[in-house]
Amino acid sequence: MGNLTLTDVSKTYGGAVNVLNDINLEIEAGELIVFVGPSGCGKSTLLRMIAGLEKITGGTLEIDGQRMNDVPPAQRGIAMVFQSYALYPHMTVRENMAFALKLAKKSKEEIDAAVMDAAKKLQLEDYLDRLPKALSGGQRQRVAIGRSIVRDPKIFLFDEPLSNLDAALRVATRIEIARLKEEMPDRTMVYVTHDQVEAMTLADRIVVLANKGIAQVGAPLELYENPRNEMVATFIGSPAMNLLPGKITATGAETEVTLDAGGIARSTVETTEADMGKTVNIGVRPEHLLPTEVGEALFTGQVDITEALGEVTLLYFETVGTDPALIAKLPDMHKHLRGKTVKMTAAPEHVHLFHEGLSMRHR
Ligand SMILES: Nc1ncnc2c1ncn2[C@@H]1O[C@H](COP(=O)(O)OP(=O)(O)OP(=O)(O)O)[C@@H](O)[C@H]1O
Repeated sequence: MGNLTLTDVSKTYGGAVNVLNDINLEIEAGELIVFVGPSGCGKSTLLRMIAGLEKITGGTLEIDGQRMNDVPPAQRGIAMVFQSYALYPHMTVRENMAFALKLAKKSKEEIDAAVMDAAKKLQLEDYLDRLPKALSGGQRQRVAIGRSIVRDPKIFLFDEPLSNLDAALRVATRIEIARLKEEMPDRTMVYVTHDQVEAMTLADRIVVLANKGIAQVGAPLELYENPRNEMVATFIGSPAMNLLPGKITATGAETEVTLDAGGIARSTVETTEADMGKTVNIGVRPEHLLPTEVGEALFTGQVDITEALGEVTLLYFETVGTDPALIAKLPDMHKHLRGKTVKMTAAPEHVHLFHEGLSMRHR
């Protein structure tokens, strides 16, 4: 087990600073849920309330149907892994991992078995007698995770566990976490991150937090393909989805939008006559913008900057006058377009429509 139910959960710090309201969320045992959202939106606060490190000021938190609001952290069946791994420097890896079990007065056999099992899961068997200072950052974070595994919690909470690691270690440790999840399929994991790739690759479902509440919950690709509003559309995906203002000038199975900058967009989002003339933003992901020589264009712009990333090149169209600049992500052969004026288009199935911030969905 390890079901988490949040009902109308809210948080106000010091009776004055309201940071979260009406959080309703059902997390099933065995799910890996990732919280994302702009800085300061309350991701850590929500995680810390689940852990019991922060008081819940409104609503209820249940674990497996039991109200947890006033249950101390140690009795919630939860383990938390932090960004700073905080290992005991004078203890070996084995001692660090065994510490909580020793405090709990478990038998030596039980402790040894739990430590060996965690070390195997995290590929730390060869490092058990080393001190933390003789480990890489990634290995230290694995020891910190190991320390939580030995306690056999129902629920793991991760607060940006990889953010102190360099790029290569981040990838390696992310893959470790994905593997760990496979090995412990019945354990619930709740994970806070700023990293798009971590969110997209690890999550069963992503929870996007914004404006003190939940902006959208869904499987990573569901959020990517059908964002409910402009906030989610521009938050999920990197670089962010491009937005261009315009007005609906033809409705039906294919909607036509005449853009303020003069271009024409066609979208397979279906509209009705009642939508005629509505002010909308069209949204197109950078990877769906394509250069074209003939036909209608969404916009024509000069490529101010190109960033060649190896497999792809990013083109920045700063002269189109939008803020932020429009960005296209094209295969690498397009780096020669720097300084050129290019007509850009997108297939209708990749053109999203947002009316007053909310998405008009592909049907
Ligand atoms: N102890 C506190 N007292 C008052 N306000 C607080 C306290 N802790 C956090 N806050 C405020 O609550 C809001 C949410 O903070 P929180 O750390 O949960 O956000 P976050 O989404 O995790 O941010 P980040 O992505 O930057 O880590 C912020 O505006 C923060 O300033």
